[in-house]
Amino acid sequence: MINSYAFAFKAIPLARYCRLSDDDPMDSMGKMTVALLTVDEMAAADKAAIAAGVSGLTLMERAGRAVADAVTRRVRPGASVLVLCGPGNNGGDGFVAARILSERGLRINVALAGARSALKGDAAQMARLWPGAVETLDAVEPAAFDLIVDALFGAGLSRPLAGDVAGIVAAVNASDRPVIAVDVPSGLSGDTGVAAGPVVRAAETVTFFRLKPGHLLQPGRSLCGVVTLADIGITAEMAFGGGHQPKAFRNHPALWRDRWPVHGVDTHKYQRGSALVVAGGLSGVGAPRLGARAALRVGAGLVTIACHPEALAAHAARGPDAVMQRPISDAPALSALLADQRLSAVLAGPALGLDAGARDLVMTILRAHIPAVFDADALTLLAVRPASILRLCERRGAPCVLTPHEGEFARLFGGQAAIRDAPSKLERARRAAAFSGCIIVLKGPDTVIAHPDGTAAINTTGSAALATAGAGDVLGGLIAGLLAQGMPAFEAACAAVWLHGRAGDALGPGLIADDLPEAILPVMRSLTAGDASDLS
Ligand SMILES: NC(=O)C1=CN([C@@H]2O[C@H](COP(=O)(O)OP(=O)(O)OC[C@H]3O[C@@H](n4cnc5c(N)ncnc54)[C@H](O)[C@@H]3O)[C@@H](O)[C@H]2O)[C@H](O)CC1
Ligand SMILES: [K+]
Repeated sequence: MINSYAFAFKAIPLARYCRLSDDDPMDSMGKMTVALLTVDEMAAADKAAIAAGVSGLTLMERAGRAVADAVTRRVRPGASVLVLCGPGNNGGDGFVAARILSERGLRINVALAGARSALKGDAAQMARLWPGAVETLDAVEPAAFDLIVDALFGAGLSRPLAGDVAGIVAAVNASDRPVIAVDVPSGLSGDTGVAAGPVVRAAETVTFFRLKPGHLLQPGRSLCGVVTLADIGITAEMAFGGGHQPKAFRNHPALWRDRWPVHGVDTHKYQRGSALVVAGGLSGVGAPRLGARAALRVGAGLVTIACHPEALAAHAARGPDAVMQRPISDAPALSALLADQRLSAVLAGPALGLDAGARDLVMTILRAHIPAVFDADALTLLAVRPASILRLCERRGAPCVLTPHEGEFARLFGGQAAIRDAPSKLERARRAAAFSGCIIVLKGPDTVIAHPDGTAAINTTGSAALATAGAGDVLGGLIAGLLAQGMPAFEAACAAVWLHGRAGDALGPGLIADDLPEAILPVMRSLTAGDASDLS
């Protein structure tokens, strides 16, 4: 049963919510707009803002106000709201929200984890501004309220929730009342998107300045509900002006649109790139054709399917005519084909087969100095000798993109404990990229694209509708088609994953992979029209 993770991130043009100041190093849709900051990077941004003259109290007041605005959008006047405050600054945000909501006429109860006297710094100051009573966690019943604000723990979470906080979290989740979480749902790691113990299930999460990886990685993405990003006065200049460059991003055209292939008016088809899809025999004709069509649709000038002679007629009969087919009976025949200097990318995998002949074809491609995408059967064959992927791209002298789902990833990298046991999907993909030297596209409802240098993007387009036969073949073809046109491998993989998800979103539930290649076209037009405002 596929878990249907509907990613409820509000499609808000980030520029509106980030409102980067005019002197930001990037334009309002620039790469820094979609940077993801770890808990530590966010704390550093916090410090940089304070050093730039924005006081911690001001940050907390703005954070609390953003939370109050989110609550006000959700409840009717006079509603009752329970604000659960923790012992730190997450709780401080909660006290600010409580005060503002009370001034707006809502009926507010505040319950605090720990003693009020134990509060320190800005949180203590904001608690003093709260005029009402402060109850203990065991004195409140979440089900008695219209809405709950979870301001227990945020970036300071350091261990699984236990004791009375675990008890109140269980009562909150059992109450089925809407929860607005401050920064992150309590119990969730902002870095990994994983909860080591009890965790709040929120309808909405209000976070500040930039998203964290945990807002986009599952199950964090589902636990957060709709993620609202509030501008609390930290600017990109403050956070990044000192030279710190984030390494994680939300996958977005701002990351790769400036590397999108551009072809001059006098371009001929070979200049638009020539991609080869290496397929198997009659057992699988549809899969390589899906990949080939996708490569054509994304702009490759020429796409050829190299298949076993027994499948030639079947391919020729299936069309479209723009896809050529060539028979290859063995590895030497493929070698000869790969020697054609006009070839600019190869896709190996869809319905390639798993026999010795297929293995020889994959080894032949490994030895060729041509950008390559290894998918499906090709990954299974590579996993037979995992050592063959160590520094694979360095040895080939050409970029490789591996597109494993979790099962294929486990077979490829399961023997590497540092990769297998990494703390998050983001780190597993990064470490696999560093190990293999390849671009890793670790697929799933929260696909991660990772570069060997640690740069990574988490994708937010698409849905469970894409968990359908052939969708992976289309993605492989999109990547190969962009590689063939000369797009750098990391950007090509990010763009393909984003397009693939967007096309799936456009087709909606019940989509079939056959419709995906054509569904790419309107999405591409919105990109190349340069109208970024509706892209988010
Ligand atoms: N970074 C920013 O721009 C802003 C952040 N704000 C808010 O501040 C919190 C982070 O606050 P912090 O005090 O560092 O930590 P928490 O409030 O999340 O945690 C409090 C405290 O709790 C202890 N603790 C940790 N784990 C547990 C546990 N499982 N059980 C019990 N106690 C635990 C630990 O000692 C923590 O220090 C951030 O999330 C924002 O909401 C600013 O208000 C706005 C700007
Ligand atoms: K929280």
